Amino acid sequence: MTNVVDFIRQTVDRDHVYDFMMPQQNPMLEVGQGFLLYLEGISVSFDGFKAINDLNLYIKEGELRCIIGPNGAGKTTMMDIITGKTRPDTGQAWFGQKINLLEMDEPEIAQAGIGRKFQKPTVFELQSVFCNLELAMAGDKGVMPTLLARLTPSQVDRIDHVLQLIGLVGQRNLPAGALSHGQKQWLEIGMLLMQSPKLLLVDEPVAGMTHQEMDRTGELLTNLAGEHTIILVEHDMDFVRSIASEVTVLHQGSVLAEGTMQQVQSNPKVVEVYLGAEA
Ligand SMILES: Nc1ncnc2c1ncn2[C@@H]1O[C@H](COP(=O)(O)OP(=O)(O)OP(=O)(O)O)[C@@H](O)[C@H]1O
Repeated sequence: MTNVVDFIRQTVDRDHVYDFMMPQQNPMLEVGQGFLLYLEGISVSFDGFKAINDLNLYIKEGELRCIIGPNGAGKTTMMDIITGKTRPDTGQAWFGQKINLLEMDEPEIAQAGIGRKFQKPTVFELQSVFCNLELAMAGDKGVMPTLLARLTPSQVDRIDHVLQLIGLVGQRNLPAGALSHGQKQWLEIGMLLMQSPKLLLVDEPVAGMTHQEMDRTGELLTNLAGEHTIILVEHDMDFVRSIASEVTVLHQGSVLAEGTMQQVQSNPKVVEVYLGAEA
């Protein structure tokens, strides 16, 4: 595949610059003084079992919010509702003040500026790190049109900027398959960034990482917060502590507690249902 792509790139005129290669900010996204994400009274049942039960969650622009909770608390289901994969039975879900997430399907929600990173990295192993970012910049416009399109200097700068953010400048031309597990996770975060999402949903990024990789992931996420808003679902409490951000504890589909890690880990209800001996 790599050879074919290289051959096509060398033989085809890549002078055409396609507009679709530049991500656009959704003009509907108005945050004002309010919340970037507003979930209220959300409930969803599966076969009579309430996986999400009258959930309220308010996320401010630029926040890095950690969502913790025991297995089955509803963390994944909550993310599925935000991204349009699961439709709730009741409640409201707004992105900014004007975008009603419950009236949109998954591609529309992604297009509106919500990116999701699943636990397992899914990068194009045979393509270079640079090429993975290039493909991600074009979204779902197709591999071939993207590879045949010529990059403008500002697009190359954007990719180089993301390479710096994710700490993979030295691996720019390596096939993604040659990266370590942690590096693949950073590349996938970089691929999300190429779409310029306002809100990033990140699911357990540090599972399987070395301590050093975990530290760098913490730095990456804290650096991204501010310009981006991040919701991080995480089971690793040491990692959550190291990030020192606002924490929401989910239990039985509802918010059990919110606050700093120090506040929630001294909350007796949280200790009882989740942290237990670990706190
Ligand atoms: N499609 C589905 N059909 C039936 N039950 C479901 C479905 N999706 C989730 N559930 C149930 O809803 C509850 C919440 O699941 P969810 O995966 O959201 O929890 P979680 O907090 O992400 O758990 P974990 O930390 O183990 O990933 C669980 O009891 C789960 O079995």
